[in-house]
Amino acid sequence: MAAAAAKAAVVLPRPVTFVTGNAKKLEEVKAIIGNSIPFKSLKLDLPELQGEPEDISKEKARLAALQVNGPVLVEDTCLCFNSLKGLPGPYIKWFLEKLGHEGLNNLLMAYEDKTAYALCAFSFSRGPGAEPLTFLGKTPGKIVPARGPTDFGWDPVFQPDGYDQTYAEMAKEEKNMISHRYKSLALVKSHFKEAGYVFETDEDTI
Ligand SMILES: Nc1ncnc2c1ncn2[C@H]1C[C@H](O)[C@@H](COP(=O)(O)OP(=O)(O)OP(=O)(O)O)O1
Ligand SMILES: [Mg+2]
Repeated sequence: MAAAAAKAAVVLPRPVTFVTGNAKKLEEVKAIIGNSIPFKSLKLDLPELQGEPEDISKEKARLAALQVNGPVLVEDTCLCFNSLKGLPGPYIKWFLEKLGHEGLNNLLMAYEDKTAYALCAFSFSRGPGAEPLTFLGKTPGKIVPARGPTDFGWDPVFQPDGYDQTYAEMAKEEKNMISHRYKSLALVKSHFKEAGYVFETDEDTI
């Protein structure tokens, strides 16, 4: 503690709360972060702005910080089709819900280019009023007819570059080593390492 104080480390009142309404996301975040950042989770489906991925993620962090009244981490995921100039992007949740896997493929029927990228935007806010920091992770791939287990969103229709398998077909450990979420979280982890945050209370990590 004395050493940390000497470095004038930023003190956070308690562990970071990861706010999400999506249990599967939480599972992946837990698997990727491990014990590297003290954090807990709160199940809350935050309202989302329309606009650019980074802005949506930042605004989610502002809202979450107000709700939690402390440090928060949030994430917004986009699936962007190159033929459609990046759409559905942040609206993938609603496209998937209404159109299903087949409908997502059909959107690209008129185009030869089936390439896409998964984009993950984590935002961290130190608390209410603090400007959130955003960390982007991007994994390129293509949209294919659904293959593999259908328990996580659009994973069955996204095949990352360099792989014969879709995200859904890949072993979890393998997906978590190349995914958009992994890349974005790697930046979050380095930020925490560099910032050397000190946590005032030591509530349980999850
Ligand atoms: N591999 C994946 N990573 C992240 N999201 C995925 C993945 N596969 C499918 N999805 C889905 C979940 C959502 O329908 C959509 C992403 O929308 P998003 O708003 O980020 O998540 P969400 O609303 O389910 O949780 P949150 O409460 O964190 O916003 O993509
Ligand atoms: Mg959402």
